[in-house]
Formats: sequence, C-alpha cells, structure tokens
Amino acid sequence: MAPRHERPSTPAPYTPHPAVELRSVRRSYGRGDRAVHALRGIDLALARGSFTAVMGPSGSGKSTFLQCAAGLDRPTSGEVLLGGEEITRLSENRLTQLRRSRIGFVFQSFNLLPSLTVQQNVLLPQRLAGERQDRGRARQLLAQVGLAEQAGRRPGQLSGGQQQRVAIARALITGPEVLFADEPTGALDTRTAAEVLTLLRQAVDTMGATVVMVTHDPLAASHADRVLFLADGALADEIVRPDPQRVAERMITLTARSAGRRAEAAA
Ligand SMILES: Nc1ncnc2c1ncn2[C@@H]1O[C@H](COP(=O)(O)OP(=O)(O)OP(=O)(O)O)[C@@H](O)[C@H]1O
Repeated sequence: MAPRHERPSTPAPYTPHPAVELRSVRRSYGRGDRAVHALRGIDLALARGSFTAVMGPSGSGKSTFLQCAAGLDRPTSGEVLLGGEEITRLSENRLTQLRRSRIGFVFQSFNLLPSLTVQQNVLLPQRLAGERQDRGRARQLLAQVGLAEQAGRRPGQLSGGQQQRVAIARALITGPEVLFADEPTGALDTRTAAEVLTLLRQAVDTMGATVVMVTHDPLAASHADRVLFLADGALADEIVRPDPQRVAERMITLTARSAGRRAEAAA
C-alpha cells in the first residue's frame, strides 16, 4: 500500500463511505433555560473529492459545525464519521492522532510558526504525527502553490496571500482525507483571495482532496461545488453549482428571516 504522504498525487481510492458524515449532530452550550443550541440536529454527507462551502448569518453555528466535523469539539449528541469511522467516542489521544494524520486545517490567520522556515512549516504536521518528513513532497507542494523559491524564507518575509498558500501546502502534506478551512480568505484582498480559492479548487480537482470551507463571502463560496446554509443551528438551504449573485441573495433572505425569528423570541 502506498504510504499516506504519497496519497495526494492520486485521487482517493473509491470506498462506499462519504469523506465526512454527520448524523443527528447536536451541540449545546450550558444547561436548562440558559442553554444555547448551537447545532440542532445536523444530518449531512460530504462526498470524497467534493468542495463544500458553509455559510450562514452570524451565530448560525458555522464554527461549531466545523469544530464538530473536524473532531476539534465533541457534539452533545449524534455521530460524526470520517471515512466511515465514528470519531465522536474516540479517546482524546486517538482524536489528536487522527487530526494530525487524516485532517488538514487552514485558518483565517494562517497560524504559521514564525521561527521555522516555509519548508519546515510545511513539514510540521508530519513531524508532529511522528511520520518521516518527506522533503521531496514538501518541495512538490510548494511548487504547486507557486512558492518553490521561498522554501528557505520565514513566514514574516512573505505576503498574507503567500502565507496562506504555505498553510495550504502544510494542510496537504499528510494527504488528509478532508481539509477544513475556516474563513481562509477573510484576511486577504480580493485578488489574493481568488488565488487562494483557485488553489483549494485545484486541490479538489487534481489531487482528489475533499474541502469543507466556512466563509462569509459569496464570491469565495462560488468556488465550491455546493453551498450549505445554516440558520439557527440547522441546515436551512443549499445551492449546487453556486454563482455569487444567487449565494448573496440567499444570504440576504436567510439573515432577514433569522433576525425576524430572534426578534420574535425576544419579544
Ligand atoms: N463556547 C461557547 N459557549 C456558549 N455559547 C457558545 C459558545 N460557542 C458558540 N456559542 C454560541 O453558539 C451559537 C453558534 O455559534 P458559532 O460561533 O458556531 O456561530 P457562527 O455561525 O460561526 O458565527 P460567526 O459567523 O459570528 O462567527 C451562537 O449563539 C454562539 O453565541
């Protein structure tokens, strides 16, 4: 069998399982009258090799959804499956291991280590997972994100867009089953954001990656195959093959509806 770090160059092998599946996932904070129901029962399957954007008004549960789906947080009830394996009941150690080797993360604030070089940052997940550090693969990924010449630099010497491209290379180094991106273009200007989104799209189309991205930006969401809309902790809508105009219109409707419901509840 090919080692895990070689997998991104070939599409993920076919298995009947979705990359990620949520079954009746609920997440509440606090108890009793004061409980906040951030997720109210999410059922969802995301196919391997798909690019999904998750949108919704502020407070609709997007971050909670991402954290539960990525094994960073445990649902109050329900199940999360990664490649068919139920992960919600894994021990903390197993979950940490799984996140390091089978999941990639890209954050709004890049989260690169300033004291390491670009190449060392890309290799960090393999180092943390106790795997062999594959420098050839790191160079290949850096070339794919257009940063072959910057491998020896420190993150502080790069622009924001370049730093996010390093973060994408880092997220792909272990050949993860799913790459979760939380507002990956939130700190970037429009042109740089488009470059980063094109890279995520390429990871899906040419490396067989599965990407799940939370965003506020209809233009960013339009790079995905499908946009899921959350409202008040539930899946409220979806658009397949989105265009920015339709996504923006749907967001306006949902935000107005959600604000109306909150006003009613407060009255
Ligand atoms: N640790 C927590 N303790 C209590 N309530 C929380 C906690 N985290 C989130 N919530 C609440 O859960 C709900 C969903 O929050 P979440 O951050 O998932 O929404 P979001 O859609 O990501 O919002 P935004 O777009 O503003 O970042 C909100 O009502 C929020 O106040």
